[in-house]
Amino acid sequence: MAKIVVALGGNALGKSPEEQLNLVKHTAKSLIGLVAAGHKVVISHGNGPQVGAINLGMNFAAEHGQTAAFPFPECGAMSQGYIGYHLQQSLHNELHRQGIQKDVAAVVTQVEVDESDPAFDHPTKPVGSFYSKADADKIVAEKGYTFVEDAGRGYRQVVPSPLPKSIIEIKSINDLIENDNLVIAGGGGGVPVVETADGLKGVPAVIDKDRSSALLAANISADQLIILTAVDDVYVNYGKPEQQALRELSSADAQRYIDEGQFAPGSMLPKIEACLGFVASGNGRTALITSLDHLDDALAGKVGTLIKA
Ligand SMILES: Nc1ncnc2c1ncn2[C@@H]1O[C@H](COP(=O)(O)OP(=O)(O)O)[C@@H](O)[C@H]1O
Ligand SMILES: NC(=O)OP(=O)(O)O
Repeated sequence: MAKIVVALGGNALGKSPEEQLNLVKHTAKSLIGLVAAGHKVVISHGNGPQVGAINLGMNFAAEHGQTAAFPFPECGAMSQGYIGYHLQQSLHNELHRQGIQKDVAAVVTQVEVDESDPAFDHPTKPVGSFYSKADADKIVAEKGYTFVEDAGRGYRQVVPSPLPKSIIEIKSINDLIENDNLVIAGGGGGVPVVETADGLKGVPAVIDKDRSSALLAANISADQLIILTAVDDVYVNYGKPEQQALRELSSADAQRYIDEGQFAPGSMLPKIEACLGFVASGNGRTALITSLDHLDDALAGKVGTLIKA
């Protein structure tokens, strides 16, 4: 029996509630397959597209006098509730279908970051939809947001992405896991908070969920970190005719590829860095990167990139 943290990518969760629910329902089958095989599974997820959409909607309503302004950390918390709800429901239904008695709990999670993290001055985390260059330029002129090109998929708004320092609700998360619950935690990388004289306070940023998931996995002494995204494998020369899937990746080779710039910042690079941090944090720990719909094949060793120390 292994303890496994499975992180679901925000971009891999589709573009609408309907699409997301269908994708989550499908993935729930593989996740409950892991539970049925006797593994302890903890689930985390991204929120880039979702928190961007929520923020856009809330800003629009506020600009039109329909609601009060909703700050960015509150939008992050809403994204945890929205995605956590789909996961909770799909996992509950799949457990029921497979005749497994287990409760599912999604924990709204705060993650502490450093107020003086240099990331606050250099936004890098893509959120929201993908835009053409012309549309992105128009929004930049109107709103002053920062946009970047995201891994050949179009232009996206970027927000600061400070490093996660500690998970505030880690004790509750651990208690729930030890009491045999199926736990969803660290959604969207966690709502970023800083410690102030008055206690914790939310800050406008999006923590990379791969980095938070690696921290969560290390904190709960997990054996494996599985990152589910939109690609079956990690590639060298990604997107070029000569691209090649990496089926097994040592830390040394991964570092060499990082130095060559093989992994795009803001997408594949943080995943690789999070995996390297996790496999280095304890003996025998491994990480696996594959797509949301190929988890079973990846566990059978047919696809996916397995990362070892
Ligand atoms: N070397 C690479 N190998 C595979 N995918 C890559 C690589 N470099 C960049 N990517 C891109 O990274 C994406 C995964 O990152 P992202 O979309 O941010 O993930 P998430 O699913 O967590 O939201 C892939 O779908 C792909 O478009
Ligand atoms: N918070 C976060 O890392 O989200 P994505 O998985 O959507 O990038």
